[in-house]
Amino acid sequence: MFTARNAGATQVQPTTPVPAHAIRFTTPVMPTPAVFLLIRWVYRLVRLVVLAPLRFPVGVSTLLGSVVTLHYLGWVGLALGGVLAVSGLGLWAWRWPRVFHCLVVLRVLATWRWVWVYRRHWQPVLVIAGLAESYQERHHLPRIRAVTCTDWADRVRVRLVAGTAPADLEHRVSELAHGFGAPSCRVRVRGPRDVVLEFPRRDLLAHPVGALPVPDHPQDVDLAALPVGRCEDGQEWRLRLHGTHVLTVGVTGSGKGSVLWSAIRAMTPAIAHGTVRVWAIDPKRMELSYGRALFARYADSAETAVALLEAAVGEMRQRASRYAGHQRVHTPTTDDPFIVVVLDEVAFLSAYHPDRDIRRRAENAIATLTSQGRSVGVCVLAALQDPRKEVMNLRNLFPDKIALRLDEASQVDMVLGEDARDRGANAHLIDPEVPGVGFVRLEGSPAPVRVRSAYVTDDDIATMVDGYGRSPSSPEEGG
Ligand SMILES: Nc1ncnc2c1ncn2[C@@H]1O[C@H](COP(=O)(O)OP(=O)(O)OP(=O)(O)O)[C@@H](O)[C@H]1O
Repeated sequence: MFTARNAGATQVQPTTPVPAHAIRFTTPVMPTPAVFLLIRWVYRLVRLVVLAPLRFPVGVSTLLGSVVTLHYLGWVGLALGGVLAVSGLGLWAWRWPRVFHCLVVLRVLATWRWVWVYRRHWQPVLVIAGLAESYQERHHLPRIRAVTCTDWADRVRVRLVAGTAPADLEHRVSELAHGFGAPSCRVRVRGPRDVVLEFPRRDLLAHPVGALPVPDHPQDVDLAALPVGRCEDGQEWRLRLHGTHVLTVGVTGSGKGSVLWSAIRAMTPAIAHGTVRVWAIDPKRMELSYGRALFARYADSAETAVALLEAAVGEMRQRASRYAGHQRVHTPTTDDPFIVVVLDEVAFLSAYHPDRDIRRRAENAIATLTSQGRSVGVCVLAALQDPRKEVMNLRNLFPDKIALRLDEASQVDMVLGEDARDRGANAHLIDPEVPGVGFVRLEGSPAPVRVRSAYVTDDDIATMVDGYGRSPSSPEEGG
């Protein structure tokens, strides 16, 4: 025993505690016979060949056509065919550019992006992002079903691993966006285990959007869908005012004024016609005073602002008692116009004003208007810098909210609702160089959408006042 080479190496003191091990069962690892691997490869090859004409009809028919031409007409015939095909495509692109763009350019781009970006990086990005699921010592990844391209984004349709949820992807949108070199990523759910990841290729909101055209006639003003800017996909951003209340939140310089002015601009013919009346409250005396002639009422001090709000409550109550039992929906007319109370920096009245009585009266009036004004044609369109509860405890009375650039990540969910940040609404990361950019939830979609409000300049406001404002001699309502 003492002559053994490793004597003592395994000696254990009798008093050393022996660690308790639970019995662990592991799946035995057995090498797969080569014949099975071969059968699998052959099966994959056959499947690729059989499905290729369905998956890549254009590519396969071009290849077949080239082979047949080469066989019967030789190299000269093939070159001639190539020249003819390219000329045909050129003619198509010149004559019908939009159709060519959709049917050829975007499809070729989608194939390229599928192979070069998503297929190539799919596994490493998803594994590192923590989206690979392990089961019986094997990795399972969501599978790419298709890649399509629009003018501004790639859409990757994905089949989820059974037992996972779209929320797993929603919590990793940052990792996915950086992983695939996109500025952002959004998750849209199509059905069970069927989701689409949207990766913008370029930012359509990088440049300011000029003031949008004023509608020609009052009848063209759709109070349920006022054009106020552009969405990230290039579509018009339309804002509902009739039947709701809207709160725009953003730090100073984030562009709240452009949201207010774009909404007012979209209503100007109806304002001139008298079917819409704007009652403006402008504590800073800088934002709205320039367009004063467009407003039926205007207030710029705390006392007059509270009086204006209480007058709106009075009008609302009077309408409610007139409508009771006769009418359930408000239709704007010159006798019963749609009243929009535009309230810049609402916290000035509800939180910052030193007079407690003013704060209490303002809060009561705003709460009454936002909770009861909807159905009688009174809307509050307010702007706010700080969404925290201690500053604005009425924010939940506004059904529609717009989050422009915010100070802190936690404020995103305060404004847009609980899961907004997880769904990619990174309002706290908006570049200060792009004022007017923000996130909204559009009707019918839980996913927040990135938007940019149109920028209404002082000259635009002056033109609106000249064309649609009250003449200087006509007094303000109640003034
Ligand atoms: N939609 C927009 N597009 C481009 N530039 C904009 C837009 N909105 C605002 N700006 C620019 O940003 C500046 C600040 O905008 P604005 O005064 O509307 O911000 P705000 O959020 O109302 O700030 P504050 O709370 O201090 O009044 C404007 O002077 C203008 O130059």
